[in-house]
Amino acid sequence: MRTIDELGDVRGKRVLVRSDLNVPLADGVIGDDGRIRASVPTINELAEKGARVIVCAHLGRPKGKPQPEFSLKPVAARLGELLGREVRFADDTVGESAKATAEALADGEVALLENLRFNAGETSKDDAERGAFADALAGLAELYVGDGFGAVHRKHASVYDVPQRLPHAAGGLVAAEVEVLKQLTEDPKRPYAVVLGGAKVSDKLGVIANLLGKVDRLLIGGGMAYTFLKAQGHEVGNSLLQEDQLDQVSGFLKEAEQRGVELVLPVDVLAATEFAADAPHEAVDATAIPADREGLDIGPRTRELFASKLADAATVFWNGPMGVFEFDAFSGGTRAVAEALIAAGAFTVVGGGDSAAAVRKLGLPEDGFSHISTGGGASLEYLEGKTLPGLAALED
Ligand SMILES: Nc1ncnc2c1ncn2[C@@H]1O[C@H](COP(=O)(O)OP(=O)(O)OP(=O)(O)O)[C@@H](O)[C@H]1O
Ligand SMILES: O=C(O)[C@H](O)COP(=O)(O)O
Repeated sequence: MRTIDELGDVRGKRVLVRSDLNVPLADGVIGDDGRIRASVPTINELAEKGARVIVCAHLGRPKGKPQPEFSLKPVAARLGELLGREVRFADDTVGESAKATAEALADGEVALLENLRFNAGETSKDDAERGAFADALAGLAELYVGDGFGAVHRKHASVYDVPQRLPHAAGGLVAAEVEVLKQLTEDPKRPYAVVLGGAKVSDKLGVIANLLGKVDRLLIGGGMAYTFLKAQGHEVGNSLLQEDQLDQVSGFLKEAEQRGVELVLPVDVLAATEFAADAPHEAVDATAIPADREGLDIGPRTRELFASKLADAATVFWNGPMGVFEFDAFSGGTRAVAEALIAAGAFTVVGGGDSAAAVRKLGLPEDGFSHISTGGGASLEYLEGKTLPGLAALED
């Protein structure tokens, strides 16, 4: 992938930068600005080189038409604060406002376009519809920089089609993320452990299938652990369960054994009476979850077990919280895993929007990890060994 330096002199040129500014937002208030902060260096680098920077990004899934609650306007304000320079906001994507804003930019100035997903062409599966939107976006600029790592797994107009229409380069964030993920896939130092959690097994089936051939230890916690416990024949009460994945998960259990991969499941869980922040709960054996209870976090013995499996690891990738960390009473397992990673002194990579947000919410030091990825789905699909459209387009 070409670097920004290889684009030549950018002074006076209009550069379209695709960032991932998809942050949690409620009533106009940004919950976690990690992705905005991660996007700042590339935008600043271009502005300092005298480029006229047009940033574009998506927020949420507004389904192809403007929806005020998904406006990027609050993000423009935060981006401006973090950049320490004014960010002009265009209130459409390729319409009159976008064109006028792009034309009015002086050297070193920055603008942000409205949410790309307000236009159906951005996410369309129809090549012609996506292409038409990409033509219009590309028409705003002379150069393209792909820096939205969190969205590179999407075959969307701004990610995949625009770089085929403009001279392009990878921004520093995309380059750094790929460098780290390469270290995980090409020749990881061993023992190599992966910790998976979060809610949906189905999202992570592909990555588990691929990792079984590569890792020494696979630790499974969070909501997805219950489908594994059930596949082993245990009752899981009202815990999260993906019945339709049981066969595949049973297959993983067998395959792990055949390959000599240590697959580590919770030995105890915090079983609660209901899904609520103040739900009464107690630690119970993972093999004896009462029928009327649901597991909302890994228990104390599991925390110790997981920490012991991570203590001597040389490489660790972690995706997905160990429990419902949004509720304080069920955040202890996630904290314990994060602290074990910080203590391990290994090459540690955190991937996944929720895991990264959990690290910050729990007040843990971000520099305690080797890398915190801005990509959830993107980092998982990279580890699955899939071709990511947004990276392939930059390589051309
Ligand atoms: N035992 C559990 N029961 C129910 N929900 C759980 C449990 N453990 C974790 N969760 C929930 O899983 C959610 C995160 O799952 P997800 O798979 O989306 O994680 P992620 O991969 O880190 O994030 P992202 O998909 O945003 O990148 C959290 O909201 C958390 O509350
Ligand atoms: O949050 C993410 O993982 C990225 O911003 C991509 O968003 P999406 O899953 O809505 O495409």
